[in-house]
Amino acid sequence: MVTRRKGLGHSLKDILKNDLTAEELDKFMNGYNKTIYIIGAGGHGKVVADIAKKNGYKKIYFLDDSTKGQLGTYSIVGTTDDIDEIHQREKDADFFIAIGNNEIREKVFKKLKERDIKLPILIHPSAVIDETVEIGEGTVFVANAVINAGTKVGKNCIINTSASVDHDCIVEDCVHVSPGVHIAGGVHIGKRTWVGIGSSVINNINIYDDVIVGAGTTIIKHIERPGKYVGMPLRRLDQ
Ligand SMILES: CC(=O)SCCNC(=O)CCNC(=O)[C@H](O)C(C)(C)COP(=O)(O)OP(=O)(O)OC[C@H]1O[C@@H](n2cnc3c(N)ncnc32)[C@H](O)[C@@H]1OP(=O)(O)O
Repeated sequence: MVTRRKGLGHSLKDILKNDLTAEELDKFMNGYNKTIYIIGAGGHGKVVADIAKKNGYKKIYFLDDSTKGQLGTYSIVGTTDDIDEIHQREKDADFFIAIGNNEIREKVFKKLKERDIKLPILIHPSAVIDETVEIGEGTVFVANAVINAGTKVGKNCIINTSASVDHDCIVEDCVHVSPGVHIAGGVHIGKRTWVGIGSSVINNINIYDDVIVGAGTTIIKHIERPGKYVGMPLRRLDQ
């Protein structure tokens, strides 16, 4: 875990006012010349590219194992088999995984970590993240995400559009909190869990690893086993 850092959405005015710490200034300046290879040229990839751009990345390329050519204005320049060559060639380039599926995202994350590649944290400038929040590498906060005091968000997570994670929560690695989800205080979300769009979780709930919470579900009890859960009262689909 690293302590929360600001996104690179600072302005020249901030620099001239001397409003940035040395560390922030360094990140800002580095970001301005940096290249990022985004793995996963799908819809989420487009969203991540926009955030990377807003975080100051100048050169943005995609890698994808099944799609070639272009993603909008961005070039898809290779596959995950090219990671080693790119890493050797461009030591300063960053990699970021923009794959919605938690298991596949975790697999690619492990591949990068086996090569000792450190991933950045991407934060949309409109996200509101308390300064006490701890964030793991490779995690993205999409527009209007709100994360409150004392929360820890693990590595390789997606905190999607307008999702809120309130105070003192623990979000483990490789979790996806979908758009419009609201998670109350003191909630624990296990590894690789996917909280579906528009769901709510009341305070002090534990949700196990590898859980899928269906769209629009309200969770009022602990979920103690992996599986797909929907409805009110909550039922498990895959048993
Ligand atoms: C930026 C982005 O796009 S991020 C992506 C956001 N997307 C999401 O959050 C999608 C979340 N996915 C869902 O909610 C899915 O419906 C899942 C994963 C829960 C279930 O998908 P499947 O396994 O394909 O289930 P399937 O569609 O076959 O439905 C099985 C049963 O569950 C019911 N069901 C499925 N989802 C839900 C739900 N969210 N709430 C209530 N009931 C549901 C179905 O009506 C069906 O009921 P029946 O057996 O009585 O007819």
